[in-house]
Amino acid sequence: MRIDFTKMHGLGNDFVVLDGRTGALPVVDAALAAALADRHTGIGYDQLIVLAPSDRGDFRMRIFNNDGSEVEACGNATRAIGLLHGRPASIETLGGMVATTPTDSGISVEMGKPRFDWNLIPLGYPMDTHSLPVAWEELVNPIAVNVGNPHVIFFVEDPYRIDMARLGPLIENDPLFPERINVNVATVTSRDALTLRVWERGAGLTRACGTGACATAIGAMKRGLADRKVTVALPGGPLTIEWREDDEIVMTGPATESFRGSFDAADYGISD
Ligand SMILES: N[C@@H](CCC[C@H](N)C(=O)O)C(=O)O
Repeated sequence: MRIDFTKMHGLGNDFVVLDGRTGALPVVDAALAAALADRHTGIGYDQLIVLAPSDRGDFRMRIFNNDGSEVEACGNATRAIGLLHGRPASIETLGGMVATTPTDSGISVEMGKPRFDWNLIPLGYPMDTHSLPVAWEELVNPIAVNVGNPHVIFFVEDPYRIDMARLGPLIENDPLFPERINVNVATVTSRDALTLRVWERGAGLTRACGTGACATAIGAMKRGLADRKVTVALPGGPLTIEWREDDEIVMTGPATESFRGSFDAADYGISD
């Protein structure tokens, strides 16, 4: 059996999409997600996206990191799926309902509302999430927010001077974060512009992280450092993030289809 896929990316954060909205797909589990993710022996991606029918929205989107873990949200992939769908869509995810709309400036996504309670991030124990009393070397007093998935944000002088390859995994796997965490380091360059690098939970350093951009923008706004609409510059390019008065986070930016292909299910241990 051959399985069709679409390779896509949002600002260089890349995905393979398996579209089960109308036809049946094989069971996708952590082992298959990790095997397909291998850039040498599989297809390669930061995240695997599996689309399925939904009772609550137009369809359901499952998200797997390249280490095989299934997670709640992915901003860049949501824009990519918005592009694939070609018209407005309401999408069920583990992190809640999200809504995509094609616009002149890219795909716009209503990502949901931010959560700041320590148990909703989640943290391992009660703590002030506005300024966690913790430090990993020069990374100190982060703000934590859940935007469908968990993020911790450090405001620093220059994100490009932080050794993310070393500090990222230390923080991601710290026992303070029972479900691990996405690690953001950012600079506020003006009230409407931020610079950001992200060590993603389960995927490592990526060129862009949409939920990271949302979480960091919200963190800067919550601390009074930024206005309610900002541009977030990631290594792969910029995203626009707005925190509307009704508490909804709206992310707008590009998405691209790279190519389509298929793989032989038997090569990954899937029998007909
Ligand atoms: N690349 C994504 C986030 C993907 C999930 C994340 N690594 C997690 O484990 O929560 C984005 O664009 O938001």
